[in-house]
Amino acid sequence: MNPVVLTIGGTDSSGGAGLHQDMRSMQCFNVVQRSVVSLISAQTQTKLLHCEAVSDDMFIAQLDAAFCPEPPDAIKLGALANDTQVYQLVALLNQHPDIPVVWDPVLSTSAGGSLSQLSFDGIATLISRVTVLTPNLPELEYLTGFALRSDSDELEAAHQLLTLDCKHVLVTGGHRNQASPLCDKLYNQENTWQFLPHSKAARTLRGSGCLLASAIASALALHYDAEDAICYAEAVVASGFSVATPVNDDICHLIQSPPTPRSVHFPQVIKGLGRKPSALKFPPLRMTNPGLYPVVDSVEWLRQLLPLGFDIIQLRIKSVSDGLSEQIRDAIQLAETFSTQLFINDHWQLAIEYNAYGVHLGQDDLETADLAAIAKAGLRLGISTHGYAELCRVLPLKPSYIALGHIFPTRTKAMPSQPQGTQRLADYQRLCGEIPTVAIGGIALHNIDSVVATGVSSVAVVTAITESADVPQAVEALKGRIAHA
Ligand SMILES: Cc1ncc(COP(=O)(O)OP(=O)(O)O)c(N)n1
Ligand SMILES: Cc1nc(C(=O)O)sc1CCOP(=O)(O)O
Ligand SMILES: [Mg+2]
Repeated sequence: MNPVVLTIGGTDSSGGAGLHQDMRSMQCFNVVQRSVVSLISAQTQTKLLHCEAVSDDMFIAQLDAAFCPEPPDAIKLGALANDTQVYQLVALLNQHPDIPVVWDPVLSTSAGGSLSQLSFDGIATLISRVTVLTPNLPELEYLTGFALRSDSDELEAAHQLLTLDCKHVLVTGGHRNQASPLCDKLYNQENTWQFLPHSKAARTLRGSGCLLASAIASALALHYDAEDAICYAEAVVASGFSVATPVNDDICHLIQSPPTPRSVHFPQVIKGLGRKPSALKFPPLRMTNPGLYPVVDSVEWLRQLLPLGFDIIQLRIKSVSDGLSEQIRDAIQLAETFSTQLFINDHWQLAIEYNAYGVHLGQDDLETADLAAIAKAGLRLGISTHGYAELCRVLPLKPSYIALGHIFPTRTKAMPSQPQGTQRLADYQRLCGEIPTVAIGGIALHNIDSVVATGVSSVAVVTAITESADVPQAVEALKGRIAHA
């Protein structure tokens, strides 16, 4: 069944913002749309003429109806007229703590004029139940009372909102000044992410805040994690704007379902507050469709597996022992004798020292490893990803391959992210374009066909080989499934 997304906000008689815009965005995600009208506004594209809140009884009656027969899977909030609406809504939401809520804190309209009469207690009460808050810079200033003069002011203001218990603050960049690039910044307790959209229009035109917030709610309803939901939502909105009908310089109507977003629509993603990665060059794989990719934790395993014939293999030693350096040296020599592309997991300095074929790094390693040194030494680089945000973060690096995980539940490693499944794997695979891809996580004989069908270049496995009763037979069976795809 398609997920249900509820939007709560005001009508805009010009059609350029509010519930109309929300619905246009939600229709791009194939979700069931429900709506609750909080206020009715008479607006032209440039002027707010009149605005009235719906009655308290009407508001609560709509809310009750919108939670019937089952509660929505995600909620997008726009303009709420007054504190009574906030308290009624939060009382209901507190009975459904798992529903993600996105609030685009529209307090005034871009057509000019105030829509909301919320007290600071009302605002704080609502924020405490919000999953993703999407203020632009003026809204962030209003909500926090900060005068935002620098990036560090913005960081401090966003963290002040996080202390009110919302999970993520996405400061949208449509109002950044000329000196600062158009960029949406996501703040949560763990990290900061920057999303650099490809389309300026998608951030600056009237109603674009409504579109983005509704798209994020729709992606959350589809169970994407917050940073992936934002990345995907930005791509869908950018794709929408690429086929939208311009009305004038400020207004552009999404009047049709946009095509599936392509790589050009996805934002560039930077983790942390750093700058864009500088251009590095990693050599390509010698064998670009390497098929079955065993990931093993000892030279003994390499000795057992290499004679069975592999184009690619990985040494993944997680417990550092005395002989680490020798094991890596021996593994590299051994793999060379079989002309197998050996990747060393984690230990990039030793990989450089012994001139390994390649290095495999995780997302956290990207903050500490010297990528320039790896590139300069001529080593190939493989990088792990677990969703849209991480993928868009590493695509500009053009690594030698991109790993896409974890596809199915795995016992081998405790994963902080959720299994991606093969539908998303197919989407990520398309996004990687010419860069070879490796699927990993929970893949075995019973599910490998659905993985191979996505067109990935390689399938990495640990336990499907290491825990099999008959290793050569397991290898042959897995290879057979890849060869016959
Ligand atoms: C092919 C492949 N894909 C993903 C991983 C995971 O790497 P990483 O995120 O660095 O985690 P650890 O393996 O170090 O636990 C991998 N090793 N290989
Ligand atoms: C080491 C590893 N990395 C993953 C990722 O998604 O990054 S999943 C994984 C474990 C793969 O083991 P198995 O084939 O036994 O499920
Ligand atoms: Mg690693």
